[in-house]
Amino acid sequence: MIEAKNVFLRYPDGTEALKNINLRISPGNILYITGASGSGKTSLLKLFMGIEAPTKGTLNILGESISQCSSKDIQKIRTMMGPIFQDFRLIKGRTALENVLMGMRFLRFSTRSMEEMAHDALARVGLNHKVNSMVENLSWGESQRVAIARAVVRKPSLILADEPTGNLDKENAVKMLELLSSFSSDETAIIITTHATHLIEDFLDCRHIVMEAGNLMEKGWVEGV
Ligand SMILES: Nc1ncnc2c1ncn2[C@@H]1O[C@H](COP(=O)(O)OP(=O)(O)OP(=O)(O)O)[C@@H](O)[C@H]1O
Repeated sequence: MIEAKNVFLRYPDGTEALKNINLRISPGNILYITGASGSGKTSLLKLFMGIEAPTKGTLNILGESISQCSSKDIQKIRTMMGPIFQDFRLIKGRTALENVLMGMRFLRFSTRSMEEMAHDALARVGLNHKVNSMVENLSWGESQRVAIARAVVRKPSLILADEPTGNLDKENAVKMLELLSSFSSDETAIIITTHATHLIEDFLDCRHIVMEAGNLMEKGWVEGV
């Protein structure tokens, strides 16, 4: 699903954000990426989303080699991804339902099927009572859940969540990680960056990697019994 070999990312100003990254992510993996601020977590996600390309090394994502593929191929890969950004990127002046439908604009289903799928996704994140609310009237947590519904509605192969626990207290952070993990399947990998290292120790059957100054260290699996 994702294979990175000796990958480096250097930004135009010379910042070496990622150094010699080697990583393989398979379908079904739930991968937590932790690390201090500035250690390279978001940069790694940007590589996986095709927003940045490696300056050195090879990166294959969902069957495409990122350095060699065209912008059309990148678009195709993105249709198989469900990104959840730190700032949610919801469209103001639109309802929760309309925002979720925007996550499906590449799909070729009938309007009715897409509306049903969007309603299901909003129900799955506990927002069936807010379907027709304007997103600017939603709380921070509700907005986050709309962003999750928009990401998962098209059943992506890869779900990528950048700091979903950011503003949450411990109880709600755990609930958020449980909600995201609930979208795991044999065909779907989930990648989550978080500062909440102490919380993920309670999550079983997931992988944990730590970023440190652009270097990646695999901490291994937290396995269930
Ligand atoms: N567009 C950019 N241009 C130059 N440097 C950048 C750019 N984006 C990030 N950086 C730098 O790359 C390094 C890694 O940043 P990144 O955002 O990946 O860290 P992070 O671990 O996600 O941090 P945080 O937890 O604070 O979000 C930092 O030194 C950051 O300043």
